[in-house]
Amino acid sequence: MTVQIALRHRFGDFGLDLAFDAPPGVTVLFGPSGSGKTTVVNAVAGLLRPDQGRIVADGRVLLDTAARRFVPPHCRRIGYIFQEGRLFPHLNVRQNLLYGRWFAPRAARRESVSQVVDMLGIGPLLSRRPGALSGGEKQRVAIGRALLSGPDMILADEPLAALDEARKAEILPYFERLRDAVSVPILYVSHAPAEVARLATTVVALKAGRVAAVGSAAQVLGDAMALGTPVATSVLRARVAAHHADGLSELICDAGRLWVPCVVDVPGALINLRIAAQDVILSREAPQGLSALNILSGVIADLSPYDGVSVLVTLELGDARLTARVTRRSSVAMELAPGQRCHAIIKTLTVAPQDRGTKYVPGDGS
Ligand SMILES: Nc1ncnc2c1ncn2[C@@H]1O[C@H](COP(=O)(O)OP(=O)(O)OP(=O)(O)O)[C@@H](O)[C@H]1O
Repeated sequence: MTVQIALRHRFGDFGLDLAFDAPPGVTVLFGPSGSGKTTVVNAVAGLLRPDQGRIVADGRVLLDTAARRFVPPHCRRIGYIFQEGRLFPHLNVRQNLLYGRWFAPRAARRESVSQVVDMLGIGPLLSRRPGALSGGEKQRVAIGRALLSGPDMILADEPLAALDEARKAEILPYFERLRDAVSVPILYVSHAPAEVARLATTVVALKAGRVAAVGSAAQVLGDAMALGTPVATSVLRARVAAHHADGLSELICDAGRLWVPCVVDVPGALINLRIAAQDVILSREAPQGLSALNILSGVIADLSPYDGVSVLVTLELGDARLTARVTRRSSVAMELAPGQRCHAIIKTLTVAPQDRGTKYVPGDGS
């Protein structure tokens, strides 16, 4: 199941002109405020009639302006997950879950209610009303309701934005399960690199109404040129090479060898490593005698001002990119410049497997 999206629309000075495919898995629409993410979501949902466009979900044409075809929102078979759960307050959790299902054609009822309840761990909540649920619980029910409506696509518009960090951490694994368990494409709007790194099968980065970059989180987050600004998080794709008796797993990535506390994935599995820019230290000389295990060498591709006191330095490491945050003072003292070779000492790595069937294991590579 894939959704093909091509849109053109003008709002005064702002022009949207883009095309991309959302295959099964999570396609994250990523971009700064005003880049057009909500306009895309509204057009896909049928809440906006674009000047020109064509949207096809699993062979079903939802919009084709050339053929004057416009399927109204309630007939599009799209499951929504909004920032705030938007559950019906007068219905209990079970009734909220079943609400979408009543309208789903029998053939589209792929998951059973009990499968969804199990996947989301909401069995104990079924008789409660939304007023008696936490923000995180409401969001789990909203995921279930969207899924049970038998959708051809799920739209999640910044679904974690209204939650605090602890709630975000509680909900993210459920989105991972959703991604890994169902074949329905999920279009997920976010401007949080940590969510992108953890959830995205594909990232579509938008800039001023156009697609600036498409690819894996590792490719797109490291592409400061396309994004117009580097992101203070990098993703390295690595393969599990071996597990060692001292409790460390050995990983191989484009840039070299890395070590993390033992991961559950079998040798050969591909995993994503998320590295915050503030957890990377740079050295012009090859560092020696450090306790840090993870040191990679690369060439500076880009230096961009970040905030008043620091700059983001992006290193090219083979096909991969790694961004470090250093103070402007250090950058001047070290005479950092594009083209120079540098060594990156990685203080902390987070393991965020992307592939289906793998589990999330937090780790610290120091
Ligand atoms: N109904 C409207 N009328 C006029 N201009 C609009 C309308 N809706 C959006 N725009 C403009 O279109 C541009 C894209 O807006 P959009 O909401 O899609 O961006 P966004 O990437 O979702 O931003 P944010 O992350 O802040 O939600 C902005 O310049 C916005 O001002």
